[in-house]
Amino acid sequence: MNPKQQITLRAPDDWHIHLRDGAALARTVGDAARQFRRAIIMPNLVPPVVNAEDALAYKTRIQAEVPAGLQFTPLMVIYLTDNTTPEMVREAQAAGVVAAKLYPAGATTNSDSGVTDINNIYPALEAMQTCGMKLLLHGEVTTSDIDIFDRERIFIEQILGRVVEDFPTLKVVLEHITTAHAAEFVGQAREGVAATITAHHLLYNRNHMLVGGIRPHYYCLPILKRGYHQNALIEAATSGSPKFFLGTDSAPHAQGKKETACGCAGCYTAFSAIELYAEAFERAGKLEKLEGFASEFGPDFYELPRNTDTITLVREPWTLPSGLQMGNESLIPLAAGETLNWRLA
Ligand SMILES: NC(=O)N[C@@H](CC(=O)O)C(=O)O
Ligand SMILES: [Zn+2]
Ligand SMILES: [Zn+2]
Repeated sequence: MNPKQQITLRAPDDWHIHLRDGAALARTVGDAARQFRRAIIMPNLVPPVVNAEDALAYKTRIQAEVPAGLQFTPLMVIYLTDNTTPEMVREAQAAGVVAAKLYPAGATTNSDSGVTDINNIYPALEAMQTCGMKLLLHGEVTTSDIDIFDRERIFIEQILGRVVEDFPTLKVVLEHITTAHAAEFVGQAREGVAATITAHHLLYNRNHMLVGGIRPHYYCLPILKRGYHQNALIEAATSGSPKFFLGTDSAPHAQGKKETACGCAGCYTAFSAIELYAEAFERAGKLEKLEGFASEFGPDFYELPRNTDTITLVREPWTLPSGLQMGNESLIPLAAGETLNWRLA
């Protein structure tokens, strides 16, 4: 039987993306808006987006960069710090902010202002639970004695389990999961606990990053794990469970900040996101599960309407550019120069 030549999906959304600010926005917003109708915008700017006012101002800067003729709605998030008050949460919620993000201090790019002890945000979490604001987590512990490959598992054991129990009706998304432990935890957690999965964690494992030379463009946090974990993520994403949905974690770092002695963490996937996911789902023989993951389970979790228009992917092999322009810097997309089977029509 011939493989499918084209697939039509309900239009997808991205439930975790980094757009940055200033000159980067023309690139990042344009790419995101060509791929998705809505996106959850990460607040890890420098300084971070910590309250309603910051979020609304940032939203306006993003909207100004949406290319003419495209529909794109940024869904805003505030960044939790040790000083986030219940009042700030309520104000943000009233201003249309949909979620607050927990970055353990020091866990990842631009997390210096993050939370130093989960107990510091218990009053904020209480307010979030009451007003229905979602909690998004970068789920890694940061203590220096914990191995980088174990940081997600230990975070789940030490912190996430407790938060999910202490706030039984708080809606929680464990972002960009990378391990079998995370997939299992979320799969069997109470209602209202979900996870996003990136395209790169479905397509790659740590061998891709480290065998035959070190490839900085595959370096992101949480770091790629072994193939066993990659397989568990593929299993979760293609299972049809509404607890797992699309979040690219696309994060632009200029070429010079990646290809250097101490390179930044983050992969730029916004340019070809849905095509990368289609590749991963096809390899798993589960293309028919892509629509739920990309276009249905996310809005359902966030209690937003599903998009009503569609996109079409055609089987038309194409080669990703070797580089992109971001302001006056060069940006290397993930899988630069590689060929993808599916192309967004
Ligand atoms: N994923 C990454 O490696 N980097 C993200 C931050 C994050 O999501 O942890 C970034 O902002 O660059
Ligand atoms: Zn993160
Ligand atoms: Zn991220």
